[in-house]
Amino acid sequence: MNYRLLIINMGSTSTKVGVYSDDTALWVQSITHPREEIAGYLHFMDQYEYRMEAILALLKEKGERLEAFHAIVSRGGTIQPVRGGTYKITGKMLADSQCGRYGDHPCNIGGQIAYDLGQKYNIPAFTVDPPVCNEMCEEAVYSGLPEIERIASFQALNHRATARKYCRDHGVDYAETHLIVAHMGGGITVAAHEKGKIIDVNNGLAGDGPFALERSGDLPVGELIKLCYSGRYTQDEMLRRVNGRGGMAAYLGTVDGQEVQRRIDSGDKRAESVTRAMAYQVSKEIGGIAAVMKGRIDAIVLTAGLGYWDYFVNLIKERVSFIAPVAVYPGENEMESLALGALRVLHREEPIQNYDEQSA
Ligand SMILES: Nc1ncnc2c1ncn2[C@@H]1O[C@H](COP(=O)(O)OP(=O)(O)O)[C@@H](O)[C@H]1O
Ligand SMILES: CCCC(=O)OP(=O)(O)O
Repeated sequence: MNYRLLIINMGSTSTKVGVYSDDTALWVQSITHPREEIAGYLHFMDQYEYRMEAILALLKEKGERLEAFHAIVSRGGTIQPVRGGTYKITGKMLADSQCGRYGDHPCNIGGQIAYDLGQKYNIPAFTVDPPVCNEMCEEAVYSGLPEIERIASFQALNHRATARKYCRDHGVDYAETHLIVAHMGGGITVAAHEKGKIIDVNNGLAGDGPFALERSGDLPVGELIKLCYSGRYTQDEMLRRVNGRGGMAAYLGTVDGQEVQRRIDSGDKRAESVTRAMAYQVSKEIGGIAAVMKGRIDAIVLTAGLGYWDYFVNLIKERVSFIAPVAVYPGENEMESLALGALRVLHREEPIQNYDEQSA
C-alpha cells in the first residue's frame, strides 16, 4: 500500500510543508514569514491561526485534499525528555509542549495543527525524534544551582539525521563514532554525539551556548538578573528577548544571513563584527564539546541553513580545524526524516512510541 503523508515543519523563520508518497517527496515548499509579520506575536502559540491559514492556503493552491492523507507528521515539540523514535501526538504531549517548562518554540504550533487536522479528518498525527532527548551524561545535567537542571532542547531530528548521513557517506558506524555536530539556523546547538548517543548539547531555547540568528545564547547572569528587575520588561518579554528577539536579530534587526552578507559586502563594519562574534562563539562551543569527548573526535559536522553561508562557515573552520576534519552538510533533511519516521511505524518496522507512558 502507498502512504500519502502531510509533513509540517515549523521553524522560527519559516513553515515548511511537504507531501510525500511513501518515501518520495511529491512537493516540499517553505513559507517564509517576514519578520514584520511575526515580530508582534509575544507568544509563539499566538501564531496558531496565522500559521494554520498559511498551511491551508498552500494545500489549496496545490490542490491537496486533507481527506487523502494517511498520516500528518510534525516536528516537535518541547516536551519531557524522551528517547528517540516516532510518537503519536497526544493531548498530554501537547499540554506539556505548551506549558513552557521544557522550552518554547514554533514547532509546538505544528504539533497542535497536526493533531487538530488529524482529529478533524480522522488521520493519525505523529512526531519523530522529539527535540528534547534524555541521553545527557550525568555531569552535563548540573547547572550550578540545584533548583535548575540542564536539559537537552535542540534540533534533535536534524542532528541525528545529519550525523547518520555523515557516517553513511564515510562508511563508518554511527554507534562507534565520535562526532561534534553543530546545527546552525534560527537557533544554534552544538552536541557531542558519542557512539550514537547525544551526551551533551547546549539548550537551543534557553539562553545557553552561542548566540544565533534570533537567540541570545549564554548571557552574563548578573547583568541578566538586573535587566529582569529593571522594570523595562515583563517576564514574557524577557523570555521572548532571549528566545526570538535576541542574537543577530537584536544586534542587526534581521535574521537573514544573506542580507547580512550583502551588508558586509557593502562595507557595513557592524554586520561584519556581529557575524565574526557569532562564529567565534560557535567555535568556542565546539572547543568545549571536544573536551566532553576527551579530544577523541572523528569529525566536526556543520549543518542547517547557515551551512550555506561560506563566509560564516570559513570563520568557524579557521578556528576549529585543528580539532578534527570539518564536514559541511548545509540545510537539513528534516522533512524526509519526518516522513521516514512515520513510514517506519506505518509499515510496522518499528513500534509507535507512547509518550503518555514514558513521561511522568
Ligand atoms: N547562502 C546563504 N548565505 C547566507 N545565509 C544563508 C544562505 N542560505 C540560507 N541562509 C540563512 O539560513 C537561515 C535559515 O536557516 P534554517 O536552518 O532554515 O533556520 P530555521 O529552520 O531555524 O528557520 C536564514 O538566515 C538564511 O538567510
Ligand atoms: C525545539 C527545536 C529546536 C530549535 O531551536 O529549532 P530551530 O533552530 O529550527 O528554530
